[in-house]
Order: sequence, then C-alpha cells, then structure tokens
Amino acid sequence: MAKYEIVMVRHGESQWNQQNLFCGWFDADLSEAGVAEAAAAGQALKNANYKFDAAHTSLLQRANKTCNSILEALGQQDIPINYTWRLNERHYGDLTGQNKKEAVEKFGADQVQIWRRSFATPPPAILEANAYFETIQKNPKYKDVPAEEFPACESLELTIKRTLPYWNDVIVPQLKEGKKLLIAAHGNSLRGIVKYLDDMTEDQIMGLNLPTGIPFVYELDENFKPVVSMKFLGDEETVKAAMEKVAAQTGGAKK
Ligand SMILES: O=C(O)[C@@H](COP(=O)(O)O)OP(=O)(O)O
Repeated sequence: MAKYEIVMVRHGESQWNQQNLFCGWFDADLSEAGVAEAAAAGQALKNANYKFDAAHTSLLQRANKTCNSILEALGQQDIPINYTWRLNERHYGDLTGQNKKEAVEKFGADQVQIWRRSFATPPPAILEANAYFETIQKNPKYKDVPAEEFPACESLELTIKRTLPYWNDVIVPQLKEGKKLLIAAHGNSLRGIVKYLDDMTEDQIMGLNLPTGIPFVYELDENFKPVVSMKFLGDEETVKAAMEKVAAQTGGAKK
C-alpha cells in the first residue's frame, strides 16, 4: 500500500536545450517555451489538486524558475524551498557548451551515446581552455561543495553517488514526517533517482529520456519501494513525443 507520495519534474526547456548544447552545470536560463512549459506544469498540478509542504531544487536557475513557476500556479510561494548542488544536473565535463549534433560529427554517434546515456562512463573532464571553465569550476555559489566531491565531469553513476545522500538524508526524513514534496531538477539528476527507486538495470536506464516540464509522481510503500512509478501528469502521446524529442537531440537516435 502506498504510504508516501512525491512529485518530481525536469525543468522546462532551457535556452541551451533549445540550442541543442550540452549544458550540465552551466546556468542556462529557461527559453520562452520553457517558461510556458513550467507554467503548464504548475497548471497540471493545480488541476490535480496538488499542495506541497516543501520543495527541493538545484543551484541552477532553469530548475529554480520551474520550481517557482509551479509554486506560483499553486499559490504556494511561501513554502520552504531547499536549494542544493546535489540536485544539479550531471556535470557534462568538456562537452559543456558543445552542440550535441556537432559532437556526433566529431566523436561519432556511439561515443556520444555512451557519454550521454551509459551508466559508468563519464564524458572527458572540463579543461581550463573550455569557455565555461571559470564560470562553473570557480563559481562562488559552489563554495560549500567539498573539494574532493567537486566534479570536473560525471557519469550517471557518479551523479547518483552525490544525489543519493540528499535523497536519504533530507528527502526520506521529510517524507517520514508526512510532508508532501516537490523536486524540480534535471534530466540526469532525476534519471539517477528514478534508477535507484525503480531498481533499474543499466540497460533500462540507458533507454530513459525524461521530458522537460512534465511532472511525474511516485507513490512509495513504507519501505520506500514504488507502488506507482513515474506516473506523468500528461497524456501518453504528449509524454512519448516529448521523450522522443530528447532522445533525438543527437540526430535521430531513439535511445
Ligand atoms: O545537460 C544537459 O544538456 C541536459 C541533459 O542533456 P542530455 O543528457 O539529455 O543530453 O540537462 P538538463 O537540460 O536536464 O539540465
């Protein structure tokens, strides 16, 4: 029987999603379409009568603005919002700022697919020569990230390693207190949580592409095992098309 419920959402489309650039820890803003997606996510949650006691988001504005937009739609801007680097997007290393299709031309589709969706292989570490090195690696907002944990690139496996402590130490205790929670985060930080909750194999998680701006619900039993998994607040066709759009960003591959 379901005892706990939590809603998660990948931010609305960012300007870098729109331009098809690997984004990772770069702090891209929402695109115009992304602003609309975030508002629609709020409306969908409002229509389904959701109310939250707290929200959790990353240190990146695309997720923060999505979170705010949802809370605004619900008339709940006053609830506590927790900001944490542990929910940040997977660090895309030296791919940060590269066009996804151009990366395929340069490195080949198989290699890019491994970097994007494999479990254990990280992209190359960000180099000082990368145009976004300073703004990411030297950003004062990350001053509290322990030096030994500050990534220069991350596989999904490494992303899960820094996201799970937040799930276990912050999210789970709040759920146990009976709080209704919203997590507004990113494609890969959420794929990590989903893999963990649904105990997916590495092959299964490779095939999962989370759409932007469509909230999804987990209902969990007393042992935090899913009774209902990844139930999207959107019609099946729309969700499927949005997932395929993400998969196709490197040039038509379905995975
Ligand atoms: O970093 C990025 O480019 C995207 C995910 O890209 P893919 O792994 O889907 O290529 O992250 P998000 O838009 O969720 O913050």
